[in-house]
Amino acid sequence: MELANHLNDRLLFAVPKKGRLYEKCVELLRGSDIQFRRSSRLDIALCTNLPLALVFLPAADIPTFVGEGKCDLGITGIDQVQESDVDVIPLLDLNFGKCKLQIQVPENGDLKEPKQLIGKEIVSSFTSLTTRYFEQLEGVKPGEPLKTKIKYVGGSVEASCALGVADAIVDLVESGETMKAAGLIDIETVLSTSAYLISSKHPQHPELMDTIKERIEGVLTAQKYVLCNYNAPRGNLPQLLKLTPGKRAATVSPLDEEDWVGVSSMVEKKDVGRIMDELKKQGASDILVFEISNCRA
Ligand SMILES: Nc1ncnc2c1ncn2[C@@H]1O[C@H](COP(=O)(O)OP(=O)(O)OP(=O)(O)O)[C@@H](O)[C@H]1O
Ligand SMILES: O=P(O)(O)OC[C@H]1O[C@H](OP(=O)(O)OP(=O)(O)O)[C@H](O)[C@@H]1O
Repeated sequence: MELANHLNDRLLFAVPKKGRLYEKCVELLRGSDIQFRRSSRLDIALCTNLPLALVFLPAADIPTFVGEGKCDLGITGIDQVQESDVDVIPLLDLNFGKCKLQIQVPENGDLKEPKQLIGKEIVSSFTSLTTRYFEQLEGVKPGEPLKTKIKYVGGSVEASCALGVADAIVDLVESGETMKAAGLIDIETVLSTSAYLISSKHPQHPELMDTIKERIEGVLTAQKYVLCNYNAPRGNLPQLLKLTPGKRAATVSPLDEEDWVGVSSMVEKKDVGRIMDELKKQGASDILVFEISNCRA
């Protein structure tokens, strides 16, 4: 009861309570300076520095809570959003929780392509997405009866073929280790997914929601870029700035040495090795690269 009173006027932000997305979500919240202490027995944590409360929920339930407007914001896989078929706004691709929802069959069996599964038994935790896929494959209208039988299980889906309850499964694959260990191979990708920041279509706290979105965007940008500083003769700038154009533009400052400049520019982390090699070849020296801990673009 006391906690319920504390929730008044707070933006509710739904995040996965456990599982594959949990650690990354907490890291993202910490990086966004959303401060909270989660008590082990409670699935609600009041934020200590913003009028916000985190609601820890199963990843699969988050689209419903956000879609019904109970929570203004949520983080979950876009697979869960499409499975729930709710009306939410996907605000940001968070670049983690990347995997594929795939049709898998026993590696030593006769089933080689999806069409052979028509009329067979399929087990999945994603029965809506699987149904929509087979409706298309069978050429029937949404909601019309299917020849294919689709059954729900909540976890350990990969065991279904070995246990004789399914001819094929539709399950998530990242490294492929689970699929391989279960003696399965994939024959089709139904969906590629990653974690998203999602919002309600009718948020109760739109201003704070925008602030949170900007903070998270800042953390994502900081993760993607590094800051590259170097010195160079002014005459080499045209070639050098092609390599380091910056996000908006590079900062070029005069050095206390005639005809030399210092350049500061954000570059994508994934390219930094190649860019440093090229900068050196084009006459740059004293090249330094710094991690960005946070930013607001
Ligand atoms: N192997 C994986 N690699 C990357 N992302 C994944 C993986 N498995 C699941 N996900 C993502 O995480 C979401 C939640 O899946 P997860 O298996 O963690 O669910 P859960 O049932 O809530 O947790 P648990 O498995 O602990 O019961 C999925 O909908 C998907 O978006
Ligand atoms: O391709 P991989 O890297 O092996 O990952 C795939 C597995 O990860 C997920 O399950 P998880 O391990 O989260 O547990 P669950 O089966 O209880 O959902 C998913 O359901 C697969 O089983």
